[in-house]
Amino acid sequence: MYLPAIFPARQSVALYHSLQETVEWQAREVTVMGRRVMQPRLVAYMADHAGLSYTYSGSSMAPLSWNEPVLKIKERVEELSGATFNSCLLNFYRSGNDHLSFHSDNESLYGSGSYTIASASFGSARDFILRCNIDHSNKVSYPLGCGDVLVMKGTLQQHWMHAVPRRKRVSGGRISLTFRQIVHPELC
Ligand SMILES: O=C(O)CCC(=O)C(=O)O
Ligand SMILES: [Fe+2]
Repeated sequence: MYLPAIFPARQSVALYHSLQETVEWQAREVTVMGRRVMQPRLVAYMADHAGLSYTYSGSSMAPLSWNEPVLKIKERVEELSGATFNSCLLNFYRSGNDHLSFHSDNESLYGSGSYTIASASFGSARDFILRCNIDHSNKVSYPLGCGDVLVMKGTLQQHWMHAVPRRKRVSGGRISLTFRQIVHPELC
């Protein structure tokens, strides 16, 4: 479910700047095919409490506590999606060169079957591509712009992957917040 311009333009620009300044962004090393490489974007992770850590690509992130702009965005995204969220992964794509490869957010800590992950985007627009697992030619692209919300529901993570590919012509930065609900904290 693609919901463009949920946050008004001026508020979205203000949110972009306040997120850029108030979030403790990290440059992280991850393991990709046995090699340690820098992730091609900055990240941060926030959650309700310290027990909800996040592990991916061979390393674990302790959660930061929620800050004001993120909480404000979370409330609006919860209202729109009808879901509640106890954690959020934040990505800062510094330019069109920063990107995110195809993956699905199907870790078992979110439950099995049906669950909701919702994102909000600020800053420069970037294409968000959904690709069907059994037919890679079946793709859907959303040009996620400043103030847009995207809600991924149901069993989408089991059947589709998503990515934010490199875009040479984009010079500005983009910040996305992906909200999730961890239902099995014992798996963290
Ligand atoms: O930046 C985006 O819109 C996507 C982020 C994402 O897929 C993730 O954090 O898992
Ligand atoms: Fe994702």
